[in-house]
Order: sequence, then C-alpha cells, then structure tokens
Amino acid sequence: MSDINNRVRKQIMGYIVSQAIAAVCELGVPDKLSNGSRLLPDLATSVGADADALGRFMRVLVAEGLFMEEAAGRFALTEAGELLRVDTPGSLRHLVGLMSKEAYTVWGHSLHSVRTGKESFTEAFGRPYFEWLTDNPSASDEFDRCQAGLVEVRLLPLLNRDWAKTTTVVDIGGGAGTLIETLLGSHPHLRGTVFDLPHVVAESASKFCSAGIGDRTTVVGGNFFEEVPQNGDVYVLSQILHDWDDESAGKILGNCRRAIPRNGRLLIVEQVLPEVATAHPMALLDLHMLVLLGGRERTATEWRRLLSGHGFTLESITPGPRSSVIEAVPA
Ligand SMILES: C[S@@+](CC[C@H](N)C(=O)[O-])C[C@H]1O[C@@H](n2cnc3c(N)ncnc32)[C@H](O)[C@@H]1O
Repeated sequence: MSDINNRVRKQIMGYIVSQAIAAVCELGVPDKLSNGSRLLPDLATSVGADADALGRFMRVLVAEGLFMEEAAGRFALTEAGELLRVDTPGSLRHLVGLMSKEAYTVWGHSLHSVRTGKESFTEAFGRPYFEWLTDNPSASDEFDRCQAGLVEVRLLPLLNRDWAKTTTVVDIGGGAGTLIETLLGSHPHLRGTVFDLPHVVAESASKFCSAGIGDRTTVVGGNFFEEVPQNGDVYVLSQILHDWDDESAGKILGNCRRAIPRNGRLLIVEQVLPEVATAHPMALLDLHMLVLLGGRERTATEWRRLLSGHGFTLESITPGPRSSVIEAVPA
C-alpha cells in the first residue's frame, strides 16, 4: 500500500488511537509502569484488565511510540509515554481526560456543528456542556481537576509579570482556584477573588483556608452573563472567552468592563491563532471549542476587534509556552 494510502487510513482511524490512550490511562497502566517494565499478565491483573485484550491495546500504543515491548510480553513506558503518567512533570494526563468520555461522544455529532456553526453537545446530551456539568457532579469535578492540571503551564507568563502595583486580582471563571492559589502563594501582598458558577466554587473557601491564604481570598458564586465582582484592579479571564462565540464573549467582556475601575487591567490567558491558516496545533483546539461549546480560538486581529467592541483597548500580547497573555485596558 502506498504511503499516501496508509497516511489517509491512519487519519480516518485516528480516534482509535486517542481512545485506546484514554482506556489505558483510565486503567492506570502508565502509572503501574512508573517503576519499570512489567509482564503482561501481571500488568493486566494489577489494573483489572483482560490480559489478551490489554496486549492488543498495547500493540497499537507500542506502534505509536508510547510503550515499548522490552522482551516478549514485557512492557515499559517510552519517554513519550511518561507524559501519560499522573505524577510526571509536564504530564498530559489532564488532556486525556478532557478529550475522552463526553468530549469524545460529542464528536459523533460534529456534523451538526459544521452545518450550523453551533455546538453539538446539546445534540448529544440535551443541553449545553456547562449546564449539563451542573447536574453531573463527578464529571464536573473531573473537568475542574483536568483544567487545574493545565493551569500550571498557563500560569508561567502570568507569574513572571510585575505584580508590585497590584492589590487585588479577580479570576473570572476561576474554576478550582488553582490560579489564585499559586499567584497568592508566590506574591504575599496580593489579595484574590475567585468567581465561578456556585457549584464549582462550593468547596473553594475551605481549600484556600487549608492553603493558608483564607484571609486574603474571597470566593463568589455567580453567572458571568449577569455580573462579575467589583473592586479588583486586575481581572483575569483564563480560558474563558474561547468557550464562547463572539456574542456571548462580548457579554462577558461587557460585564467585566462595568466592574473594572478606569485604571484597572484585564489579562486574558488564551491561545492566539496565526493570522494565516497553518497546521497550528491550536487549530485542533479551535475545532474542539466549536463542537463542544460553540466557542472559538482567535487571531490577534480578532482579539483586537472583540475587545474594542466591548470597551477595551488591546495593549500587548505576551506569548507563553502554551497560552499567551493578552493585556487590555478600559478604552
Ligand atoms: C475552560 S474552564 C477555565 C477554568 C480556569 N479559568 C482555567 O484557566 O483553568 C471555564 C470555566 O468557566 C466557568 N463557567 C462557565 N459558565 C459560567 C458562567 N455562566 N458563569 C461563571 N463561570 C462560568 C466554568 O465553570 C469553568 O470553570
């Protein structure tokens, strides 16, 4: 078979690889191999899998370079596979969580998105994703955990900013509060507010107390389409606006504009797509945002336009290892 034929076949069957990764991660296979190689029957018993079936999953993932078969039936992690462990620095395990289960099911309905320009989650589950999460606590906790896993890398460009003149940071859609916890942990003069849906922030206050920052933090449950907390001098929107189309993103920005003081600042931690379409890794995320949520990733031109349409001037874009910090001030 020609290389082209093989390549297209692999593309067509690509989700088998991603879902095989999700299945072995759910079983904890990469973690069971963290201390070295194991024989298949022993590995299968330790994770509660059928040995023959697990061997067939491993065959595919060995071909993908995630595991190696050191000797017949003895499997180990490769350097790439190490990234699937829960506890490894730079772990991608949170991404496996975000791309499987409901996220995978929703892609079976993606034809709806390409036809209408709308999200497909409602087609698959009866209502939009964030509404569905409200009544599915274990999926919601898993989502918050996976997001928190991403915050570490996203935070780097934020942590490196000069915070000397800032008093209070308000994290809008701050999820599990990891960003505020890390920021306040390394900047003892800062105060922080976490704002998110009530069920998401229900446990946050006690978490902040345990982390020793209870006296410097405020937790507010609410809906950013109605209003957001006042009295911050820096507002953070991390991975929020890409969840929404321009109209909804504009409503969130409008509410931030009403809350933010004239000398305040808005820091948007998001991806910036190149102006010209290329095989940019974020193009995949852009498509996922459309299908899951009806959202989108944006180019610098689109960011400038969206911000200026809702009372902000884009001042700068600072690229980070994963996301950029888009800094804006009230116009
Ligand atoms: C993609 S997550 C980003 C979380 C966090 N900022 C981060 O960087 O990891 C989007 C967040 O928006 C929150 N959210 C969704 N709809 C909301 C609403 N109407 N009002 C307030 N928060 C909302 C979700 O609960 C979730 O925590």
